Amino acid sequence: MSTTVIEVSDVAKRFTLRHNRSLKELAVAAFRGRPTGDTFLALDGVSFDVADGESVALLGFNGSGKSTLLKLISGVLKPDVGAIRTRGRVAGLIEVGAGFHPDLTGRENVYLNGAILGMSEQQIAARFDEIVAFSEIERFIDTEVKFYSSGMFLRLAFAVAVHSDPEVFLIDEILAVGDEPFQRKCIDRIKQLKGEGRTLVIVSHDLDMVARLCERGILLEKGKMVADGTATDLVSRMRGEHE
Ligand SMILES: Nc1ncnc2c1ncn2[C@@H]1O[C@H](COP(=O)(O)OP(=O)(O)OP(=O)(O)O)[C@@H](O)[C@H]1O
Repeated sequence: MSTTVIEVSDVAKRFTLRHNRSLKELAVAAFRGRPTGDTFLALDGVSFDVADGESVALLGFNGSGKSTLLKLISGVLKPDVGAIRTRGRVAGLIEVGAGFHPDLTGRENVYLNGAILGMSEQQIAARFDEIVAFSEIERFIDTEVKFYSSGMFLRLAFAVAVHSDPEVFLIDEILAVGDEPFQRKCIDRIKQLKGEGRTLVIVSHDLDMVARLCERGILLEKGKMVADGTATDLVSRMRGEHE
């Protein structure tokens, strides 16, 4: 029997779009009884379960709500309506540099980020050399990360995340900033995690890549879930709609 590791129940997320930039403009708008901003429903009534060991692609065109959904699953954002439950250690690679402190060195950030991902200091120390070797940024490990390029950030963030032994691995678009050899290395590592039975949730516009990596797809359209099926079927459907 499979265990549910992610449970998304009737989730909605609303954002406020502000049109008035300054405090003075906001005060004037409020005084005149004009709206200070309108709200926008980025996700609406989304429900699905993910079982242990499944690999799921969140699919949809720009602005359909994929990244918002991934952030809700990771716990970075909270839903306005509904609930999200996860089981086991969740490691997310959601925004390049998130969870990194700019004034700390790469080395210090490995410890900081590892702790955020739930590793003990001893576990991080034991895996430190492996993490740095995977990132291939040995020379810069004692440089403050504010001097890192976005690719270097990604390398270190991915290396820490995969070495944190996650049960659930969330990956957003960001692989795109890595160069091709590193992307290939990350994809091999993701396949290895999948082979070990870890649960994956991936957002990417590289449809061929996600169709290869994921068995299941969830298709979002303007914040609503419109299909739940095999990733290959949903990718064909998306391509069909835009031919
Ligand atoms: N913090 C925020 N404040 C206001 N609006 C937001 C915020 N985050 C996301 N949105 C809006 O929510 C909608 C969904 O965004 P989201 O990033 O989840 O889409 P996406 O499917 O990942 O898009 P893309 O393919 O372009 O990355 C967009 O219209 C976006 O402008």
